[in-house]
Amino acid sequence: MLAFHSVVLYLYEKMTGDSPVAKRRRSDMEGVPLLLKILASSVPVADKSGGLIRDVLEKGDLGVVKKGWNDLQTEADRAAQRCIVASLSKSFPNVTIIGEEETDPNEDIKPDWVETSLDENILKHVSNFPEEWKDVKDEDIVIWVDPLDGTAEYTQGLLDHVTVLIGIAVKGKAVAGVIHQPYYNYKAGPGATLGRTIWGMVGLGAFGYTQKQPPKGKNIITTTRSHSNKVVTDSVDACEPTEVIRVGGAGHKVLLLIEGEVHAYVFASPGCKKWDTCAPEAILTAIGGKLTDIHGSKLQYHKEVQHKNTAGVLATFSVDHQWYLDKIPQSAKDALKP
Ligand SMILES: Nc1ncnc2c1ncn2[C@@H]1O[C@H](COP(=O)(O)O)[C@@H](O)[C@H]1OP(=O)(O)O
Ligand SMILES: [Mg+2]
Ligand SMILES: [Mg+2]
Ligand SMILES: [Mg+2]
Repeated sequence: MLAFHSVVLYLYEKMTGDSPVAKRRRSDMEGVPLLLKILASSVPVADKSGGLIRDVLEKGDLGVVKKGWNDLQTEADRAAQRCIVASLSKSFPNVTIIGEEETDPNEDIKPDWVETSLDENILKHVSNFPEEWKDVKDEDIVIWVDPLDGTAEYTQGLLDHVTVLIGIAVKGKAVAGVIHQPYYNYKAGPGATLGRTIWGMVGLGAFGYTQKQPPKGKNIITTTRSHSNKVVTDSVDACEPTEVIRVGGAGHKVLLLIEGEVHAYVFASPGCKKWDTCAPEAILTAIGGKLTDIHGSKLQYHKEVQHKNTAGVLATFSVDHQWYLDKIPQSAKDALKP
């Protein structure tokens, strides 16, 4: 009898593209703010794309394409982008989604790459959801997707530098985001459970990590390891670091900030794009940190904005952001205009 019932449900779903269960879930969703649904959807989507990134490396054929000078794309970047864009556009067809990689919008996506589930723990925040975002509409939102941040490091086996970034901007401001780290814990050896997901929203806070203050009496600065030049290093040096940590990925460097490993992330270069900074900025802002350009101006994330962060990136948490802005040399500020 149960088997017959399951077959009927299966056939119903096949014929209508829907199911009574899915319908019931959607009616339960009435009254849940759109932004919370997007966030609750982005977490399982980021987790799934992290699995695809691990699969590509395990199979060993990275399919590297050179997009430009010092700028690579792999099959993992492409697969993760397809998964994220197909999944979020299925669940939120009227929201603008801008991803780093150019993939064919008409290509067939494997059905099991389309993830439409919602994270129940995130949905619970309907009870303390910030008033400010309750009436946000499809047209107010842009989702910025970096399917694999830290591609250079991925190809070199520096796997904990890799993150998946899904940033949600509202009326041009970074408001919510997900940073998934697919190889978190990989140094624990074979059999260790890999991956973790950090998410946050301005007005709600950030979750999925342990917040720490950076050590007192030091000034540890993180910056690029694979996209450096003289302006980048001069700007780091001008901030009087006691130690410099050169690692890959904008997402990874913001994780170092929020976990108290570093005091500031200084990158006086136009290399980072909106998809690199949107999710990290939202999470950092949600806990009281700051991410600006090197002039101290806020970054913009509306859909017509130029993709490059032409005036660089400065991010801090629990230190005086202005102190670092004042230290950045005038020559760097002259070279990097908004
Ligand atoms: N010159 C550049 N060309 C292309 N991407 C860059 C450049 N500089 C930075 N990025 C992007 O910003 C991220 C942070 O920079 P870095 O790792 O050098 O600190 C990089 O991982 C890369 O993102 P992605 O790996 O997604 O292409
Ligand atoms: Mg790239
Ligand atoms: Mg990136
Ligand atoms: Mg990328």
